[in-house]
Amino acid sequence: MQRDTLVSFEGVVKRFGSFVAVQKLDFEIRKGEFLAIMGSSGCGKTTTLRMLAGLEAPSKGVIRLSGKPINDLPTWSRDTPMVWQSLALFPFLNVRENVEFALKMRGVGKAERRRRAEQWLERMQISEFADRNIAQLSGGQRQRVALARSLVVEPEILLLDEPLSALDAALKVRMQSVLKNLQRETGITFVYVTHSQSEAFSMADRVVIMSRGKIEQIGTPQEIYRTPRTRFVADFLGSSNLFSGKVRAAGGGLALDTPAGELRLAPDAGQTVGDTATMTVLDTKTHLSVTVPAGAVNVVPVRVIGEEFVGATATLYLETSQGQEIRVQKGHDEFADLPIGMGQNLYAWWNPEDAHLVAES
Ligand SMILES: Nc1ncnc2c1ncn2[C@@H]1O[C@H](COP(=O)(O)OP(=O)(O)OP(=O)(O)O)[C@@H](O)[C@H]1O
Repeated sequence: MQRDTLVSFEGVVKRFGSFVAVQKLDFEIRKGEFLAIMGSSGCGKTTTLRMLAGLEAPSKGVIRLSGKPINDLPTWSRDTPMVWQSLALFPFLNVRENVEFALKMRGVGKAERRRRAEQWLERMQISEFADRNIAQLSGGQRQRVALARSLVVEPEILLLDEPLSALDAALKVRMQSVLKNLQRETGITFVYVTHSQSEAFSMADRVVIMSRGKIEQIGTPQEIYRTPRTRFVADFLGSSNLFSGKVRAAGGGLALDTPAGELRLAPDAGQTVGDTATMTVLDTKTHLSVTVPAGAVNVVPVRVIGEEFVGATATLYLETSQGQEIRVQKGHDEFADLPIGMGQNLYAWWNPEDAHLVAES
């Protein structure tokens, strides 16, 4: 266990009847970090959060909080205060009363309650709505009230389950920076469940990627984006081109024999002849040219099948002669000198050091 570990999941399994929702989770949450748990619907994110909150008991394994097992310990009898951010605000209380509510339940006196609530209303920039009913607030304002209500009790850990899913795109982006700043300023550990890559990657210090009840990868957003560890992660993020094939000897080294052609492996790839392997290269690290570039070793003939321009970024969609789709993403200007009309034949290529192998998971 690391020195700054606040929570550890050790071999945690959760079954509902014979269905295994979470298979053997082993990971740690560090004190003061913003940890996002990300994955597609049904992968076990919420179940993981609910076990941490004490709302579900693990079927196997141990969850420790500040070193102590908490498997069967309800939230209120733990030493480390933890709050589940709920968006279900009380409609019969006004904004200030909603924020004061948890303090009242904890027996905090009226004057102190008022003082602390006012502080949080101000911090979340909702003081002017203090006397309003919840029904009279916008989605973003409700979010701020929900955050103030959770944080006014000064928890050490805040658990958030898809808190932004109901907001429109622009508000989502604004709330992401509110959340990130808040977490940084307060130093409270945030555990944030989401299926959205942009939310996880823009806010979290570390991301846990789950699939079918197990962890595929844990790392900083940069680590995961640059070096997805498994085929699932690379596919899920959708920013890599993937090529699978059998390893064979070629030119004094090793190559991957893929339907798109022969691709060279780095000498330290750790593979042996006869293995099946998958190579990934980011769409931003895949280049295009009209002729085969001198000295290039990983070159795939492709045909333009589509393009997409979003802001300053252009994505070209290409197809190999076997029908495999490849994406190349660049700034607009970088495509300026290339003929990129539909059906144009080009060569996709990349530097061997920009590619790496992934596990089949
Ligand atoms: N109480 C329960 N009884 C039976 N099965 C359950 C129960 N709770 C969750 N599951 C199942 O466990 C799996 C994981 O559910 P969970 O809610 O953790 O997924 P999730 O990743 O949070 O998904 P989503 O993003 O859709 O909320 C799902 O297949 C779900 O149907």
